[in-house]
Amino acid sequence: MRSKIVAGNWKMNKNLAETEALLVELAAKLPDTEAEVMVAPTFVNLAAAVRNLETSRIEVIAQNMHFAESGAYTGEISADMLLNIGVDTCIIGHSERRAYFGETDEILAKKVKTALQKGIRVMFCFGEELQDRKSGNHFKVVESQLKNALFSLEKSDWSKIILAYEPVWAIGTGETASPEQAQEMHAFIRKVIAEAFDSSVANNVSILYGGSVKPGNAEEIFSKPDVDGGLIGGASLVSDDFVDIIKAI
Ligand SMILES: O=C(CO)COP(=O)(O)O
Repeated sequence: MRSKIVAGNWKMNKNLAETEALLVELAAKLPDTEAEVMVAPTFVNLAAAVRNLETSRIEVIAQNMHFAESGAYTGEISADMLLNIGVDTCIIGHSERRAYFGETDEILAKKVKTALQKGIRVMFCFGEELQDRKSGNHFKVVESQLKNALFSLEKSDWSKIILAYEPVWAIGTGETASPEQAQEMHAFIRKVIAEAFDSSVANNVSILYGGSVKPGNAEEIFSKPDVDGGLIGGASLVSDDFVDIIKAI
């Protein structure tokens, strides 16, 4: 059975004091849920976040990592550095990394490979841009993003993969994919994975939706059969909103 997951991607927000304050609030307000709950603070606050959540079931995850083991990559963070501070899940392929930092499918495939070799669970993000949806190419774009980064994996690797479908036009825009659009794409993703691997791989991978998920729309989106949770940006920065979204799963 695949897990339900609600993850907060804090992006480049919250200094150390704010990070600690938000974590204290979240840990105190965390509702009883079977879902895995994750937060991704910025790199400089990751170690402090891990320490803060030592006694909580909220998991601290990273927003990015480099594909190289170590070396002359100024400004970068390795898989081993994450593992060393107790972080063993990492977001890879967020659309902001693709758009602003030149991360191509080829680079992302290398990052996924390194993460899995190191035993890091990957939350792989992908999704079409507005023009792709307008021109009816959204399925093709999503399929090629998955294929380029993930289809050379072994079947056994998939137990360490979480997918996050984040249509770029819905990120931070207030415009959410409708629950039907999310379900349609998630079902398509499962079909494509079943064809490339098998139905057990497809049925066991958690597929999260991301893009303007809020307390007011979470329940309807999460009610769809192929939507296994959410990757939340803006609304994860406010404890009451994030907690309400967790309650909706
Ligand atoms: O990019 C996202 C999560 O990774 C979604 O961001 P918003 O929830 O702010 O639209």
